[in-house]
Amino acid sequence: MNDQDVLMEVRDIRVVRGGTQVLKVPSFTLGCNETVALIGPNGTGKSTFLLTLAGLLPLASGEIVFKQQAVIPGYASTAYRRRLAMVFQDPLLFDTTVFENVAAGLKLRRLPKQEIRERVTACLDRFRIAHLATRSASKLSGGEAQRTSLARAFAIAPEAILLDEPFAALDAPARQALSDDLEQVLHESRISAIMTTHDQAEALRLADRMVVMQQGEIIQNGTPTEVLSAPANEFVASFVGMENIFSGAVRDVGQDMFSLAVGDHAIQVLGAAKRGESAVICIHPESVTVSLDDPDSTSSARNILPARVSKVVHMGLFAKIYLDCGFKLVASITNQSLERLALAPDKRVFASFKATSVHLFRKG
Ligand SMILES: Nc1ncnc2c1ncn2[C@@H]1O[C@H](COP(=O)(O)OP(=O)(O)OP(=O)(O)O)[C@@H](O)[C@H]1O
Repeated sequence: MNDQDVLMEVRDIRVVRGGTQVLKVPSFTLGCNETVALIGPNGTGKSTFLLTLAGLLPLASGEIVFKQQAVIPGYASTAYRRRLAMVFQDPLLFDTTVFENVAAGLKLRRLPKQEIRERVTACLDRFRIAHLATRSASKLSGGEAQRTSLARAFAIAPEAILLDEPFAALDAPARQALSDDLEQVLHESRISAIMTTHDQAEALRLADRMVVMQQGEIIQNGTPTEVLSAPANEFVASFVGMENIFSGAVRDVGQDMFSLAVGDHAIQVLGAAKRGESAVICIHPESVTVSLDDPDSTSSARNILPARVSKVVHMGLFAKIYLDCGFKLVASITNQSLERLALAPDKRVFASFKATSVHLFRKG
């Protein structure tokens, strides 16, 4: 990333809360017009990270640089904080009308009345709440309240917006509708954003980059596709919903392949390893093919395992097939394939996947 493309940069920061170090980030950058999703389990430091970037928590060490100027440490000035907007899971609205809530930040900045009216009207439209302008904020549904909170944040035209689980309190339809609208507004406004979320589907849809946190540290930082297809370790893999994670001992070693003992099978893996050491692998359910006949002669897959269907779970547009191959293997298949193969519990099938579809984490 060029210097001009970097909006915010973190250098070696540590944050202490209640006498304990809860955040340690050697480096992190937020690009201009970029949306980053911070994901990770509860208590891992996501909110602490956002509050720190917003200048609302002190640093124990390190610095934060905004547009090539060190803004923290030293004094995280009101002027710095006003360049950013923060949205919380709980909308925290003032007990006044929707219009007044959205206008609040603009009035604080003493903008001319006409400009306030125009900006508020535009933001109410963007978040589809123009019809609620005169409604008391105390009489809004959860979804309407969060729309008001987002409209208020965007109204000040911040240079970056920090969103802490903005949809967590909403039911599925409200969540879906609001995240669709937020995606559109982020795209149009080109405002950089960092959003914490537990929902990896949301992160996938909204974010250019996914940052995975564990115990106060960043353990993976990449595009959503990178994180999902090549998780940095077992923790990330299971956090992003990878179900096929296996460990075993390395058996036969070839030039650029080896086999790993999993159950009674020798799984062919692309990569280097030493005979006898242990290794952990994962296989995407989408990479596992299910067939009724042994695909030996017709398939390029190195791994072909006889299996018994133990469970079929319908997931809407696709289905998850739980297979017993001596160990549990999950395949994800389309509804058309499910129908064509007439899969049901106890049916005998073959599961196959290529050695190149096996992701190797570590050895040792
Ligand atoms: N006010 C506080 N005083 C002391 N420790 C705190 C405070 N707030 C949070 N912590 C601790 O800091 C750590 C990180 O918490 P934080 O809320 O940042 O995590 P999180 O990833 O946002 O969690 P969640 O997903 O549950 O919101 C936790 O160990 C938490 O107990």
